Amino acid sequence: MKKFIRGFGFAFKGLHYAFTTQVNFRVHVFAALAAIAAGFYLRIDAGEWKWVLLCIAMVLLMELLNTAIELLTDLTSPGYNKLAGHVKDVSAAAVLIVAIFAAATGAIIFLPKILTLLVHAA
Ligand SMILES: Nc1ncnc2c1ncn2[C@@H]1O[C@H](COP(=O)(O)OP(=O)(O)OP(=O)(O)O)[C@@H](O)[C@H]1O
Repeated sequence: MKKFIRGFGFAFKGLHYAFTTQVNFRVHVFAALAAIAAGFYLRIDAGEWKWVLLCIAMVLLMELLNTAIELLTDLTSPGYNKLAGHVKDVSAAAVLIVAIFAAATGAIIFLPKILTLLVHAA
C-alpha cells in the first residue's frame, strides 16, 4: 500500500516537472480548463462530456509521452544525431495528430452552441 501511494508521489513529481518546464504542456492544461469551463457554461450533455474528457486526456497523455521521449533522446544522444532528430520529430507529430483531433472535436461540439448563443444575443 505504501509503495502504491509512493507511486502517486512520483507521478505528481512528473506532472510538476512537465508543467514547470514545458510551455506546450502548460498551454494544453489551460486549453483543457477552458474546454471544461465552456462545457459547464454551454451545458453540454453526458455524451459530449465523454468526447471532451477523452480529448483532454489524450492531448495531455501525448504531451507527457513526448516530454519523456525528448528527455530520453537527450540522455542517450546529447550531441547532434540525425536519428535523434527523427525521434523527436515523430514524437512531436504524434502530439500534433491528437491536438488536431481535439480541436476538430471541440469545434463540432462547441461551435454550433456558440453560434446559437450569438444568434440569440443579436
Ligand atoms: N540531438 C539532436 N539531433 C538532431 N536533431 C535534433 C536533436 N535534438 C533536437 N533536434 C531537432 O530539433 C527539434 C527541436 O528539438 P527540441 O529538443 O528543442 O524539442 P522541442 O520540441 O523544442 O522541445 P522543448 O523545447 O520542449 O525541449 C527536434 O524536433 C529535432 O528536429
